[in-house]
Amino acid sequence: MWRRVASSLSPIISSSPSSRSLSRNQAAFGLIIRESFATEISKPEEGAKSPFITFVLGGPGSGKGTQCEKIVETFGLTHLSAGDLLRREIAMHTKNGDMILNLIKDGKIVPSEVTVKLLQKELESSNSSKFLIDGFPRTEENRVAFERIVGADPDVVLFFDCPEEEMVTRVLNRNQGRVDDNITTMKKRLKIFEALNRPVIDYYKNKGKLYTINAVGTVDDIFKQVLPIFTPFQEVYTNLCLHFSSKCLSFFHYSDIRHIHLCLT
Ligand SMILES: Nc1ncnc2c1ncn2[C@@H]1O[C@H](COP(=O)(O)OP(=O)(O)O)[C@@H](O)[C@H]1O
Ligand SMILES: Nc1ccn([C@H]2C[C@H](O)[C@@H](COP(=O)(O)OP(=O)(O)O)O2)c(=O)n1
Repeated sequence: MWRRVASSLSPIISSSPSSRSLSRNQAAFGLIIRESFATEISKPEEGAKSPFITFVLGGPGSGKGTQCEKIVETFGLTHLSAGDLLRREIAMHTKNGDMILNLIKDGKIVPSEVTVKLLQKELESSNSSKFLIDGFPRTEENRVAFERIVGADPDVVLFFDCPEEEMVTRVLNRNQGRVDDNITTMKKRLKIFEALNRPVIDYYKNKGKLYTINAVGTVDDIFKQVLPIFTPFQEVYTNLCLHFSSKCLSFFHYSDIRHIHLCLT
């Protein structure tokens, strides 16, 4: 099971020659490192880190995929779209392909076991440690199955809140040849979304993990609301760089521990 544990970079700091005579700034640097990594996620049984997970919720056409692209560009998270994984099963004619196609055509939700296993495979085969899981969980059943099978909780849950009229307009103009982008299926999808996704939204709201974004406006305006949600996860590293600006040759990337080590020595 994945679970959060406290961890720190103290072994790196103490093995560094310069750490024996820590200046004030360096001491502060150490503190920041410890604070930032106190919430680092790891898989204690194997000593490996467990991932930083963001779930992306919102009705069909609310702009989830569009905003995910921008989040990936800016923050380097790995994008996993539940819908894309299901469509890939259809395209590859796997044993579940036909069943998935029929459910999607009818605006229905694919059994959680199927979707979660696809996500699990991607999570486990990826080298990344930070994921953006788009279009999931769509139901309480999805959510519970993910917890049971993958054994992880999201760190952040984004909800793109969009009026139905706007979602219909966008989906009918999406023009990607999808079997579910037609008015008949769209009406069914909206009903299912309202009935089954709302409890998921409420669940994460009560857990204090939900970030509701007004999904009406230009793509850039909407991204302006998304940006500050992820920035704190990077800020720690910006602080590190400020403290060590004279020693850092370049700006290091979020979670690049090796680079931090280089800066220290
Ligand atoms: N802010 C926006 N305003 C207008 N159209 C948008 C906006 N964001 C996305 N779109 C368009 O709406 C359609 C649905 O967006 P998409 O990102 O695919 O939504 P979702 O992944 O939630 O179904 C796409 O054609 C996309 O280009
Ligand atoms: N968690 C999920 C995600 C998608 N599906 C199915 C049912 C959805 O209507 C389709 C398409 O999902 P997708 O997220 O690509 O759709 P939108 O981007 O919201 O328009 O896939 C599912 O059954 N379970």
